Amino acid sequence: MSDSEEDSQDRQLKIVVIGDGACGKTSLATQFAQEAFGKQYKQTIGLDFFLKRISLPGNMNVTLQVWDIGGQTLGGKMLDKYVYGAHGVLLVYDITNYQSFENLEDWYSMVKKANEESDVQPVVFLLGNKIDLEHMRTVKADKHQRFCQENGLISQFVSAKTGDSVYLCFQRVAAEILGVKLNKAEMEQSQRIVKAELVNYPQNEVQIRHENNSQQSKICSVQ
Ligand SMILES: Nc1nc2c(ncn2[C@@H]2O[C@H](COP(=O)(O)OP(=O)(O)OP(=O)(O)O)[C@@H](O)[C@H]2O)c(=O)[nH]1
Repeated sequence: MSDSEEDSQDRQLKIVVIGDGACGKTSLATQFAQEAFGKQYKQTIGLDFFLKRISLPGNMNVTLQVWDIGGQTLGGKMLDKYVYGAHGVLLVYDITNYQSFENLEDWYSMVKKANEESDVQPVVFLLGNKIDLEHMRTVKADKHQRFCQENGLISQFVSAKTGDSVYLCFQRVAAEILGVKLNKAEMEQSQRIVKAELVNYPQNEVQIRHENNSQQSKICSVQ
């Protein structure tokens, strides 16, 4: 960052979110900026923008300018222009879709190419999204870790649906860019606990269910 930017308290950072179509980029951006999640898939044509102000340790306020780039732009003429000058890149795949992991190579090559001429290289995070669907995982965690190690990326698993670690990953990327250290307590606070749905049957309904069950067992004994 330039000296004048470093001097001001409220900074703006350009964070670009890329990856295959339907891996959850728009969902991550809306979960972060609006704390909302939509089940309906609506393809992003071109790109969308989101702005959100966050705080980092030491009373530092940062505005994140999130560029949500449509998955269909890979191979298109505009993509390297969108990515150029980004302070941070979130490279996203869907842990239940192996193809979206395989295509990371292409996405990452494009990031490197787009910033070839730039003095400052962006901080790149690898995000494995949809961890609420752990039972449907097709990309093993060790493959994810290997990709991070081989390319010097920072790793994070998230769920745009439950919000698990979404705020944390944007906060981590901003902290990393600005050279701010987040301690364990700050990271845990941002992780946000996933809420379980509790089904609370009324007391008499439990009794009816119990009676129904005992009737069934009587029928069974007759047979
Ligand atoms: N279960 C689950 N579904 C998710 C999650 N994130 C996104 N989805 C769903 O996946 C679908 C695609 O999500 P989007 O956020 O539109 O995907 P995208 O990467 O922006 O797609 P493009 O606009 O085509 O680039 C939608 O139906 C979302 O509801 C997640 O963490 N968990």
